Amino acid sequence: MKIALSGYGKMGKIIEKIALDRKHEVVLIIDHNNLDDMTAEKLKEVEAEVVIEFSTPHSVLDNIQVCFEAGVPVVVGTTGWYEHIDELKEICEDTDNAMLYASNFSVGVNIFFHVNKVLAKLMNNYPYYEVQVEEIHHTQKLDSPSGTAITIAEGIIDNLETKSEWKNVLTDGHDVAGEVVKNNQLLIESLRVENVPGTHTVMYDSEVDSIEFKHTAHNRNGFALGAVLAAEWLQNKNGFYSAQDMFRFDI
Ligand SMILES: NC(=O)C1=CN([C@@H]2O[C@H](COP(=O)(O)OP(=O)(O)OC[C@H]3O[C@@H](n4cnc5c(N)ncnc54)[C@H](OP(=O)(O)O)[C@@H]3O)[C@@H](O)[C@H]2O)C=CC1
Ligand SMILES: O=C(O)C1=N[C@H](C(=O)O)C[C@H](O)C1
Repeated sequence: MKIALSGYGKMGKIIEKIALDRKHEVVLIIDHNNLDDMTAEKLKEVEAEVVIEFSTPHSVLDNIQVCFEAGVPVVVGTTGWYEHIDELKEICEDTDNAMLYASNFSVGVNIFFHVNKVLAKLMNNYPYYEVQVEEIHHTQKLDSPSGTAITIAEGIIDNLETKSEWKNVLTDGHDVAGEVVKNNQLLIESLRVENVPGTHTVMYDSEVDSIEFKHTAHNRNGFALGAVLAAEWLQNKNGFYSAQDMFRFDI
């Protein structure tokens, strides 16, 4: 496939390598040097068949609009924009475009998302456990909580009767005990630590014990491979998709 990369930072560079290894062609790379090239005309000129978008929360919406204008399918890994999902879905479907987004493209995290929902449902029988989510990322991360933590929290809220919304606290490791978290709120604690690619933990705590369910990314290769697989999966499709449409777990 002819792939255009929107964003050429930590993720964009690994995606390029994996795309080339999988015999794709990278026909356009957008970074701070050539932001003016992110236009429908340019995407058509280079005959891009898909755009893989890993940029910033501030630029992602405009970049998706450019892809829609050009009629080029877009795979979105950028996080920090999810309050606009409904409007983007509507535009995508109304204009017969194709988009797939994921807060996390790694297979391991998508397995984690699935088991997290099952666990939350099970915990309805044990209301004396209090649940909390923790995410740890590198210090350059622009958004908090992480997109992955939001997906985890939504999986819990949809399945655990005691929680109906999440509340984020960005800490430098200080005790969050002083934070006002209502009973119906699921606490997401965000920590920023040098060089951490992404660690997510769901903790159920009672007076007598704790259950911890944890995913640790050792590097960014799993995210990048998942994004390239998503670009391949999206070929010849129209519509608005999430990673759940690609990773199907039947049990
Ligand atoms: N879904 C998933 O599996 C994953 C998602 N992510 C998400 O992907 C995003 C990118 O992560 P990461 O690569 O680590 O971030 P980086 O900061 O390393 O890279 C972002 C890149 O986007 C470029 N950029 C800035 N403005 C624009 C613009 N208007 N259009 C296109 N590109 C632009 C930046 O250029 P410059 O540096 O010059 O400003 C930089 O090259 C984040 O939102 C992150 O949360 C990350 C990992 C996995
Ligand atoms: O910014 C990152 O690095 C990551 N962002 C994604 C997120 O916000 O969940 C995915 C992964 O955790 C790494």
